[in-house]
Amino acid sequence: MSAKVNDDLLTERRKCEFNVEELTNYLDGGAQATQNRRKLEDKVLSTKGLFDEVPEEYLSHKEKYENAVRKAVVYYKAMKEAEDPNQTEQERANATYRSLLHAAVFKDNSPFSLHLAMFIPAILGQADEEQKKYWMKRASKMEIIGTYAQTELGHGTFIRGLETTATYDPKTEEFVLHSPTLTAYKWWPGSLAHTANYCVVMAHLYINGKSCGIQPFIVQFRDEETHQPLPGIKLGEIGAKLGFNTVNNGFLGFDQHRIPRNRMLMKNAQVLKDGTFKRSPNSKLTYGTMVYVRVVIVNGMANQLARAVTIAVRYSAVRRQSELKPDAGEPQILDYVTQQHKLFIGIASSHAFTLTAKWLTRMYQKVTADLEKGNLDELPELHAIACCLKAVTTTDTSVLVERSRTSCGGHGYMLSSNLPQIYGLVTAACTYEGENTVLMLQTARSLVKALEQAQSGKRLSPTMSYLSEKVSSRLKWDNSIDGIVKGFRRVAYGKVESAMRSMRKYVRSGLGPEDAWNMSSVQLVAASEYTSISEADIRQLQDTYEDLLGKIRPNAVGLVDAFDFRDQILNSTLGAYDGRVYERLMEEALKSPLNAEPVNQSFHKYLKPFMQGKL
Ligand SMILES: CC(C)(COP(=O)(O)OP(=O)(O)OC[C@H]1O[C@@H](n2cnc3c(N)ncnc32)[C@H](O)[C@@H]1OP(=O)(O)O)[C@@H](O)C(=O)NCCC(=O)NCCSC(=O)CCCC(=O)O
Ligand SMILES: Cc1cc2nc3c(=O)[nH]c(=O)nc-3n(C[C@H](O)[C@H](O)[C@H](O)COP(=O)(O)OP(=O)(O)OC[C@H]3O[C@@H](n4cnc5c(N)ncnc54)[C@H](O)[C@@H]3O)c2cc1C
Repeated sequence: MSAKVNDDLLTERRKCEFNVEELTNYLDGGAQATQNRRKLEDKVLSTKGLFDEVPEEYLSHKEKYENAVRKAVVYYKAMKEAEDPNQTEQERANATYRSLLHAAVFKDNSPFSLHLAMFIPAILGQADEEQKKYWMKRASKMEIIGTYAQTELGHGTFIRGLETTATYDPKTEEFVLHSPTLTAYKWWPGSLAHTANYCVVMAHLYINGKSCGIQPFIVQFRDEETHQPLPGIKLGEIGAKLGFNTVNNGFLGFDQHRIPRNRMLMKNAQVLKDGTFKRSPNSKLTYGTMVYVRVVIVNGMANQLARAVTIAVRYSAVRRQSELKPDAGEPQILDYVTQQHKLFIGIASSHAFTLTAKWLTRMYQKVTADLEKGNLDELPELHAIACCLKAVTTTDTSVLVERSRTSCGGHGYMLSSNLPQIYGLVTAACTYEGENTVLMLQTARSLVKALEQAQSGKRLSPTMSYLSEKVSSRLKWDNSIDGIVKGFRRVAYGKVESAMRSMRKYVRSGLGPEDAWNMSSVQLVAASEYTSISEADIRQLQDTYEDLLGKIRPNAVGLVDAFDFRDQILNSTLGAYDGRVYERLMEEALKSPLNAEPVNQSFHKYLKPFMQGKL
């Protein structure tokens, strides 16, 4: 087949009104950063053994895992070898995050992902200096592979309800880890089943029969040579899922499993040899790993959304269907304004999430630097904002990725389009690292508090200050950016105030504050989203919106080209740069194992006797 680029895509690229490379540079953080990223991609993607012979989707559950481990090892080594010693760690991390290189290797996700995403951050955030030195030396070289084991069969959201116990035995200076019930089994941690040999376990600490809260412990659960589970350890894999099937999520139970005292991560709280417990300056510091991951997720969503809209926009420029005007031929489906409406929001949201992620990362860095100096003042605000942005970006990304998928019609349903797998990845993020409704209610809790403070005349932090602005109830709509922001503030204020009024009404009618909170929680969740404005205002905005869609239309392909994803990273029959959609669909269809023989054995075994009445 010829490598010619599809004519419609060529025309689109000619029509583009802006410099695509400039936007790419902007997204990377400068022209040099773009070069660094491309150099990294060239090196890594030319590694032998990194890709599948048979498309992943045709493998069995077990083969998928084994193949993913094989690739994870090759990929890890390739990334190490591609490291440029002249670059800072931050520059390297930027190039890796932006390129989504791992997506070229795993259509699903890596069985090592939890080691990098949570095990190492948990050590960095929860270990004291001595522990950090010891464990990071081993973990950073992957001499040991770890995961983060918090969720249990019975409890994910309610961390204080975790049942795994760690009981200190001062005689032997050991903790005894135990799962007293079936529901106490750790359930979900990625890499846990057959990949990792260590994990950070969140367990309920008891000293002399007294509860000392949930604490982190580093636990070896497999032998380093034989990989056999250690005595007192019961573990396995939790089974097939909507996505994440190569992540190796597992279960883990303890039967009076003993670990030395220095295996409790003691940056915040400490247990001394004689069993003296030294409290953390703030019990929520134990939840720090989750705050970090929530911050990271926002950027991850921006990238996955960019990937999905790149596929859908390129496909929509190539695909022609129906008629707009009689006898004018079939238009590109991208010419339908409804299609533009489905997809351009995805492009815009990806940019918005990228900028938001940068802002949130800066806030995270500032607050963690303050924490190191013992200043905890801004921790509650960071928590509230990270919860809100994790929840909003994952919810929106799931909706917009699914919309990108359905906007490709039947072909979007094919696994070879990669859109179903991207959806599987992003919808998981609505649940992991804090279920979204629960996280929004955390934000709502701090909004309600802030409004109460505003109403009693206290000054609020800049992110909440709109709650103390004097706003007239009839806002005159104004379509400027400033006007739109004011409009959102007005609506957000109105929602928080109305949710609070409703809570007060329930309290006056005799409900306790917790029940009043529960009764008002639908409104409270809405208050934490900031998402909608009134119907009348929307009507005023509609004209401007349709006008903007028309302005974006000639630049749509340029805008997604600027994300600069290689074909291997898109991993899709519908999204490749050259737009050879139909050729690729056929090439991939022919890889189906069912096409290896003209007649399948089931014909002779079942169909023929059935059709001939002999079965
Ligand atoms: C829902 C909450 C936040 C509730 O916690 P709680 O102890 O019941 O607290 P509460 O009584 O509601 O509130 C007490 C107070 O603590 C605050 N707080 C709660 N969390 C934090 C924090 N991280 N930083 C700073 N402050 C925090 C709350 O806002 C409350 O503050 P307030 O009393 O209002 O001043 C918490 O339990 C939680 O975070 N649950 C979600 C569980 C979760 O995220 N699990 C993640 C498991 S790992 C994973 O999923 C990895 C996947 C990765 C992958 O596969 O890639
Ligand atoms: C793909 C994937 C990977 C994961 N990886 C890991 C991992 O590596 N390590 C790990 O420890 N865990 C992991 N998890 C577990 C994950 O963190 C939990 O599933 C998550 O925190 C949600 O908890 P839950 O499953 O108990 O849901 P539940 O809390 O039982 O939620 C069920 C419903 O109850 C509602 N609900 C619960 N509490 C409240 C409340 N207070 N107010 C209002 N509504 C409420 C929720 O909104 C939801 O609708 C993973 C999960 C997934 C899906």
